[in-house]
Amino acid sequence: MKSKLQQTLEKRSKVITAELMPPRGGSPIRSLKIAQLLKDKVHAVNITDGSRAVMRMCSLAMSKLLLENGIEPVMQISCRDRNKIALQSDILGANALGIRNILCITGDSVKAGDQHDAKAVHEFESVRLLEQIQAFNQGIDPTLGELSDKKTSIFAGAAADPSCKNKRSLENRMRKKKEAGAGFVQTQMVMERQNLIDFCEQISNPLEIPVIAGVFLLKSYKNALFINKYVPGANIPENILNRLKNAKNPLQEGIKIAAEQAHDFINIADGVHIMAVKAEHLIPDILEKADISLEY
Ligand SMILES: NC(=O)C1=CN([C@@H]2O[C@H](COP(=O)(O)OP(=O)(O)OC[C@H]3O[C@@H](n4cnc5c(N)ncnc54)[C@H](O)[C@@H]3O)[C@@H](O)[C@H]2O)C=CC1
Ligand SMILES: Nc1nc(=O)c2c([nH]1)NC[C@@H]1CN(c3ccc(C(=O)N[C@@H](CCC(=O)O)C(=O)O)cc3)CN21
Repeated sequence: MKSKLQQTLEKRSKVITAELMPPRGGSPIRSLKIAQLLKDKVHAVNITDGSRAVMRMCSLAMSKLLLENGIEPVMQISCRDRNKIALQSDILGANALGIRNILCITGDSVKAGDQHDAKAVHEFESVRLLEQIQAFNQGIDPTLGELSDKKTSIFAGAAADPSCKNKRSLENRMRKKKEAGAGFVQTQMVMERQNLIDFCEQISNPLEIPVIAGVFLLKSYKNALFINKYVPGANIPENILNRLKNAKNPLQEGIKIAAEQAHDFINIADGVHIMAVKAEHLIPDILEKADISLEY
C-alpha cells in the first residue's frame, strides 16, 4: 500500500507536511501531544534524525509512535551517525514497522551541533542511501543476490537547497538523486521565491520530481540570526531580518512571513513543508493564515 504522501503527489494534488523534532528525553508524551495538533492538518509529519548534530530520540521510534497514533510519518535518515550495516537494518526495520516514507540526507557535520567530539561515520551519503533503498525495494540483497524475506516498499525522498549558487552542481546532484530512486524533494527553507521558481522550472520539472518547498518559522530577529549562523545552508536575507527587527510583535510577524511564503510557494511547487522548531503547535495557525488545507 502506497503512503498518503506518495498517493497525493502521484495524483498531482498539493501536499502539506510538517516537521517534528523528537524529544530530548525518554518520554514521547509531549511530542505526541504536539503531533495530535497536526494530525488532520497535514498529509504527513516529518521526524528529524539528529538534525544539526544535536541528540534527540531516534527517528525510527518516533515514526512508529506516530503510526500508532494514526499519523503518517516521514522518517528522516541521516548518514552521519551509522555505518552502512546499521543504515540497512534501520531501513528494513522501518519497512517492517509500516513506515512507508523515508527522507534521505547526508547529515550536518558534528561541528554544527553540541557534542563536537562525537565520531561522524559518513560511510554513505544521501545518494548511496537512496540507492540502497531502491535496491531493497527491488528485493536485492547487498551480498546474497536476493533478499530472503521479501522486498521493501519505501517511498524515498531527497533534500535540496534551491538557493545553491552552483546551479550545475545542484542539477547534477538532483539528477543523481532521481536516478537513485528519489520520488520527491524536500527543500531547504526557501527565502527567495525566485530561487524556488528557477529550481522547479529548470531542474525538478524536467527531471519529473515533485518538490515540497521548505517554509521555516522565524520566531524573532535573534532567532533568525541564530539560524543564519548555525543551520548549514540557511541564508535569511536583509528584508526578512528587517521585518523581524522592526516588528512590534516579532513572533506574530514571523508567523505572517511563514504564512505568506506557504500561500505563495504551494502554487510554485507541489506542496509545502512547514518547520517550526520548538513551536510546532503554531503550525496550524500558519496554515490557517496561509489559507491552505489538505484539500487545497
Ligand atoms: N560524498 C559524495 O559522494 C558527495 C558529496 N557531496 C557534498 O556533500 C554535501 C552534502 O550533499 P547532499 O548529499 O546533496 O546533501 P543532502 O542531500 O543531505 O542535502 C541537500 C541540501 O539540503 C539542505 N538540507 C539538509 N538537511 C535538510 C533537511 N532536513 N530538510 C531540508 N533541507 C535540508 C542542505 O542545504 C543541503 O545542502 C554537499 O556539500 C555536497 O557538495 C557532493 C557530491 C558527492
Ligand atoms: N543543514 C540543515 N540541517 C538541518 O537539520 C535542517 C536544515 N538544514 N534545514 C531544514 C531543517 C531546519 N532544521 C533546524 C533548524 C533550526 C534548529 C534549531 O534552531 N535548533 C535549536 C533550537 C532553537 C530554539 O530554541 O528555537 C536547538 O538548540 O536544537 C534545528 C533544526 C532542521 N533542518
